[in-house]
Amino acid sequence: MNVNSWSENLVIEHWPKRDPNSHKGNHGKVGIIAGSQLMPGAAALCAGAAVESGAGLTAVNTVRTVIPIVAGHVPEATFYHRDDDLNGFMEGKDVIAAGPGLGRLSDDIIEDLITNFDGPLVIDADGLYELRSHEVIIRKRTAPLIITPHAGEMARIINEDIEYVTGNRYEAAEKLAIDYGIYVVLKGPETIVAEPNGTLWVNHTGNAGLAKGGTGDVLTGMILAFIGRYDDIQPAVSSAVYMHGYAADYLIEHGEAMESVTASKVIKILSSSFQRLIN
Ligand SMILES: NC(=O)C1=CN([C@@H]2O[C@H](COP(=O)(O)OP(=O)(O)OC[C@H]3O[C@@H](n4cnc5c(N)ncnc54)[C@H](O)[C@@H]3O)[C@@H](O)[C@H]2O)[C@@H](O)CC1
Ligand SMILES: Nc1ncnc2c1ncn2[C@@H]1O[C@H](COP(=O)(O)OP(=O)(O)O)[C@@H](O)[C@H]1O
Repeated sequence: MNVNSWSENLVIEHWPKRDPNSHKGNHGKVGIIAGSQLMPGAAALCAGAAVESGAGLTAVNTVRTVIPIVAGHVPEATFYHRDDDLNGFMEGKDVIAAGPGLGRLSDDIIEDLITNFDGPLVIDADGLYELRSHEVIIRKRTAPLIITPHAGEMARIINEDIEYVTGNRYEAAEKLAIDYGIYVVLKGPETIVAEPNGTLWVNHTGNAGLAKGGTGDVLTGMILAFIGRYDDIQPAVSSAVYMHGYAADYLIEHGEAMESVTASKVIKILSSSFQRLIN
């Protein structure tokens, strides 16, 4: 098994410098398909994290009633109605993430994206619920697919119980990545990023303050934005995972109680985390 650590030095080495002559179109036109009437926060957190992580243009596809809520939190984002043609949303996007707070009745969207979106695609949360049934189209897909399951979601995808996944994290991530030819981000303490060739990158930042609803939605927004800014998928994904945990650690260093870490606070401290480590 090829297991490696994604270190602070590697994050710094791979960090893309923002060209002084660049414009918003150079830093990733990213799309987020997230949120539903009962989970507007998932879309807001994902979009807020993407904007704060450097995405050039962030577009959110969500249900009509949720748009004003997300816009109130993330005025930098543009919006697209969930009921409108998905092809129109895919057009011109460099990378798309789908799933946070989507609800489990929107699997047709996930199927359409896997089949027809020709850029990197990140699938998270509810978008993973029926993933196993899409095995055939996943294998046919040529553009990168990145999935971000927690142990419960991973167990469902590989048809094992959660105990199996928590007891065999490296093996489970490696096997699924090779089998489907995808990137697997198996979340938890020491998140693992598995490449399609089976190489594993383990993360050592983060703390139990992150064990709270919404932090995974933030990670998805970060991964999305990082992929939009980097040339290669694995350094982008591993660096996003690293900085997500680093930001949570930074909150604790600044006196935040472990209990009081929130997804929103992680977004707010991203800027000073990037500033301290990179700039
Ligand atoms: N403010 C919001 O709108 C929020 C929306 N959320 C959305 O809520 C939807 C459901 O997500 P959930 O993850 O809560 O629901 P799931 O049904 O996927 O996960 C809950 C189940 O998995 C188990 N589980 C979860 N993480 C685990 C881990 N690390 N190890 C072992 N077992 C684990 C739980 O015990 C439970 O049985 C998603 O679409 C998500 O994006 C959540 O992110 C919370 C915040
Ligand atoms: N004990 C822990 N130590 C470090 N990181 C954790 C811990 N618990 C959760 N996390 C991180 O927090 C995030 C939780 O994501 P997820 O379970 O999808 O939450 P949600 O769907 O509610 O947003 C993941 O990035 C995970 O790695």
